[in-house]
Parts: sequence; structure tokens; C-alpha cells
Amino acid sequence: MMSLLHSGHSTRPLFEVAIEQIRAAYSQETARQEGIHYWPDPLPTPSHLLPDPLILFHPGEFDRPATESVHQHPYLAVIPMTRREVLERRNRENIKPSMQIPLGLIDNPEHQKQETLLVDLHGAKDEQAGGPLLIVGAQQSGKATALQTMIFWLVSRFFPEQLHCAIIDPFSELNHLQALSHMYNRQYEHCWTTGSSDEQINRFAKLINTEIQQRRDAFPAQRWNTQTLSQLWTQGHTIPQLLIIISNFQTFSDRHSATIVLKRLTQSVIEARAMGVYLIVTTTETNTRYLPAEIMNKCSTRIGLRLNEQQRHELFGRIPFVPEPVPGRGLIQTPDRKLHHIQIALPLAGKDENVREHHLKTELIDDFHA
Ligand SMILES: Nc1ncnc2c1ncn2[C@@H]1O[C@H](COP(=O)(O)OP(=O)(O)OP(=O)(O)O)[C@@H](O)[C@H]1O
Repeated sequence: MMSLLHSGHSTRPLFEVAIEQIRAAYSQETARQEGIHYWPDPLPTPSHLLPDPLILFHPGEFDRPATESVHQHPYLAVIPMTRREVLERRNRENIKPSMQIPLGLIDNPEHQKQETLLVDLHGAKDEQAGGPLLIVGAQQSGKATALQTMIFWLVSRFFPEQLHCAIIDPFSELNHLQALSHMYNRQYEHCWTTGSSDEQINRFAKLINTEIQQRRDAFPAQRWNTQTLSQLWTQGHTIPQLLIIISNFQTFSDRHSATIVLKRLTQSVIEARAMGVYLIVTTTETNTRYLPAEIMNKCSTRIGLRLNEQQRHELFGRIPFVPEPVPGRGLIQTPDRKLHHIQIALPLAGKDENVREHHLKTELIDDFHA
């Protein structure tokens, strides 16, 4: 009989916990020395020497900074294609809506494998598999970078008429993405705010609620289900996928009226998933004082980056292991309640944040002129 370990929200098979503990105590190097060669590779770990070990797209010859030779830098890419190839596909193919976002690598020690970490906001095949995403992490743990990687993927994969983003960005961490056409709705209204006043939050909520209502009105007879959006695209009605991002939710905790509006908004967005409306929330805090329990409980996929013990417990229940405290490293709990170690990919290579931001801007300006 399989033993189970109870851990707060979830019940984990004992073998999963045992594997974690063995991996922590018995390194791959020791295993190799002792003749065991099938030990899974550790997740790529950013360090001073190698700050960008894992990136989203395969770096093509032209994408590589001129100062770096091909072999100098052992990048690992999540997507085996260059961004140019992905853009060419977007131009060439009849793309279907999809909110499966490749975000990094996920450890699957029980199968001795590392796989692509796919976050699925829509859940096309199975309603249980998709849903809102919550990213929790201390400052400098990689939350904004995770958002950048996801947005970079989506804007590379979809034209603006296929994907809109609406973003509340209190710390202006995603500023360099602000001017993208994907950030405007069908009425050419800019769906972007820092949310620093209640008026801005109200306007933002109104834009989203109007869009949701329009979707309801446009197809009253249609029973929206997980296949509907895809069927509509096939029939030539390209209703854009709409991604709502609320970054650093904890910043609103002292603003009662803004919190109420955001709570209602997230509720409506969560209910509109079948209509192609999706939600990502990030926060530094897990406590209900900073993140309403209604939102936390509805987020079926949770990512925890560098957290303290209390936060880990609030997010995942009691767990017997602690991920390494490196940027972009953490745990994911998927809608099936399983927990895995992950490493999030950087949107693109570069020795530090400034260099990467510059590359990202250049890439996106090139798109604009393409
Ligand atoms: N996946 C990653 N791989 C390598 N480096 C990363 C990764 N994610 C973040 N970093 C680096 O870690 C630093 C902090 O990242 P980021 O700004 O995304 O964190 P944050 O959690 O949003 O921080 P804050 O809460 O202070 O805004 C940056 O220098 C960034 O380049």
C-alpha cells in the first residue's frame, strides 16, 4: 500500500518526499562517483559566473551579443526554436488560441526527468488543468522577470488582435512593455496603470468588465465552454485572448476601496475563463491581510519563489524541503495539487538586468518596425 504524507492542503505520496530528501542529501556528483549515471541533472542555477543559464528562446547566431562566441556561454533554452522562427510561424500558420505558456524547467525526479514547465491558464482539454496563476516571492526573487518571460512568449506567439494584456504594475517594473500594441484593447484604450489612485483602479476595472460584458452580449446563445474560443477563431471570429495581470497585489492592502474593486474584478475575471479572459497575480505576501483569501483559494496554480517558512506553509501546507535561494528558483503547485521544483527562464540572455532590458527593448522595437 502506498504511504501518504499529509501536508496541510495536500497529501503527498511518501516516495515523492523521500526522493526530494535523497536528492538533497546525495548529490549527482557523488552518485556518478559511485557508478550511478542516471541521476537527473540539477536545475540550471543562476550565479555570478553564469547569470543567465536558462532562457526562453534558442539564441540564434544573430541574437547573440557580438562579444560572445557560440561556445563561450552554455545557455539552455526552453524553446528549441529561435524567436525569429516563432515569429515566422505566427505569420505563416493559422494559430489557435492557447494559454499554455512555457515558463522554464520543472523537475520530475520520480521519472528522473526535467521537463518544460508549461503554465496553462486556459486548460483547453481539461477544465481542471487550467486556471488563474499566483506567483508569490520575496523581493528580488524573480516575480517581475517571470511576468516578462510570459509576456515575451505571448507577444511573440500572437498578434495584437489575438491577444490583449491589461496590466496593473504598481512599481513600473514592466514599463518597457507598455508601448506594445498588445497593451491596447479593441477600442484602442491603453490597458495599463500603476494603480496609484482609486480612480485609476476603477477605470481599469471598468475596461475589463466592459470587455467581459461585450463577450457575453456578442454570443448570447452560445454556451461558452473551454472549446468555444478555439471554435470561434476557426470560424473567423478572432476574439482576442485577454490576460489580466495584477502585479505586487500587497501594495493595495492599505487601500480599502481599491482592494474591494480588485477583489470583485478578480472574481469576474476568474469566472470569465471560458470566454478567453485570464488572470495572473503576483505578491510578496501570502497573509490574508495582504492577499484576500478569496483570490488565494481560487488560484489553482501557485508558484512560490524564495519564501520564508511561514509563507511556504500558507501557500503549500507543510513541506519537508526548501528550494535553493536563487532568483527564479521555486516550487509550483499544479491544479492536481502536485508540488515540483522549478527554474524560471529569463526572457533573453544578458549578463545583468540592464543588458537584458536593453535587448528586450531592441527586440520589441524590431517587431514594431517589422
Ligand atoms: N529566472 C531567473 N534567472 C536568472 N536571474 C533572474 C531570474 N529571475 C530574476 N533574476 C534576477 O534577479 C533579480 C530580481 O529579479 P526580479 O526583479 O524579477 O525580482 P522581483 O521578485 O520582481 O523583485 P521585486 O519584488 O524587488 O520587484 C534581477 O537582477 C533579475 O535579473
